[in-house]
Amino acid sequence: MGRKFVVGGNWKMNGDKNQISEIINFLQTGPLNQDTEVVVGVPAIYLDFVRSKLPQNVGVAAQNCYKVPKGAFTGEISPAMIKDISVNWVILGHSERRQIFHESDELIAEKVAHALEAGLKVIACIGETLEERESNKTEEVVFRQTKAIADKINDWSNVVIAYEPVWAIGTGKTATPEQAQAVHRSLRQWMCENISPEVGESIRIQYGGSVTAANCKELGAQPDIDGFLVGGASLKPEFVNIVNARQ
Ligand SMILES: O=C[C@H](O)COP(=O)(O)O
Repeated sequence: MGRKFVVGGNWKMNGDKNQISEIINFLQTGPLNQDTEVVVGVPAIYLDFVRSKLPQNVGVAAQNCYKVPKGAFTGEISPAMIKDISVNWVILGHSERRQIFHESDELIAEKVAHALEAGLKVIACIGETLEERESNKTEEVVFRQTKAIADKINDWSNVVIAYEPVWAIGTGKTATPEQAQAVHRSLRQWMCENISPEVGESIRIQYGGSVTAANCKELGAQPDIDGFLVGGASLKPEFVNIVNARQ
C-alpha cells in the first residue's frame, strides 16, 4: 500500500476568468488535506494564468497534448510547451477525447509515451461504455486500453490511471463503491501479472464519474481506489470536501 491519495479536478471546457478566480479562491482557502495530492486540469488558454495564481501544493494539468515536441500541427500543444510554463501534468485519453475526437488507443499511448519522455506526469484515462458493460466487456476494454499504453512505456512511476466508466460521466449515475472497487482490483491484478507486481501494487488508480461531496467518502474508503478525477464538482467549493474525502 502506501499509495498517496490523488484527487484531480477536470474543468473540461468550462470557466472564464471570473469563475476561475472563484475556483482559485476556494482552492487557496481550503484547507486541503496535506496528505492528498491535488491537481486541476485547466483549459489550455488559462494554464499559465492558473499556474501563476495557485500555490505550489496544487498541481496543474493540461487536458490534452500532442505526441511530438513541435511542428506543423495547427491547433495542438506539445508537452515541451506545457513544461515551459511550469505546468507538470497532462490528462490524456479522456473518454471525451476518445469519443468526440476519435482518439484511438494507439494515439493515446503515443501521447502518453511522449509526454512522459518530455518530463510530464500523466493522468491516463480508461473506461467502458454502458453498452460494453452490459455485454460484460468491462475488463476486456480496460485491459485493452491499458495494454496499449503498456506496449509503449516502461516506467510507470509518473503515471496515474483514471478509471472512468463512460456511463457515469456527467450523468449523476455514479458507479457503486463495489462496482468501482471490483474494476480497480482486477485492473491492478492485471497490471501485476502483465507488467510487474511492483507497478501493479504502486500504481495509483483514480475513480471518475459523478463524484460528489456526498459519495466521495464511501468510494474513497475502497482499498484499490487511490483518488478521484472529478468533473462537474471540481468547479464548485464542494471540491475541497472531495479532496478531503480521506482524512
Ligand atoms: O474527468 C472527469 C470525468 O469525466 C467525470 O466527470 P463528472 O464528475 O462531471 O461526472
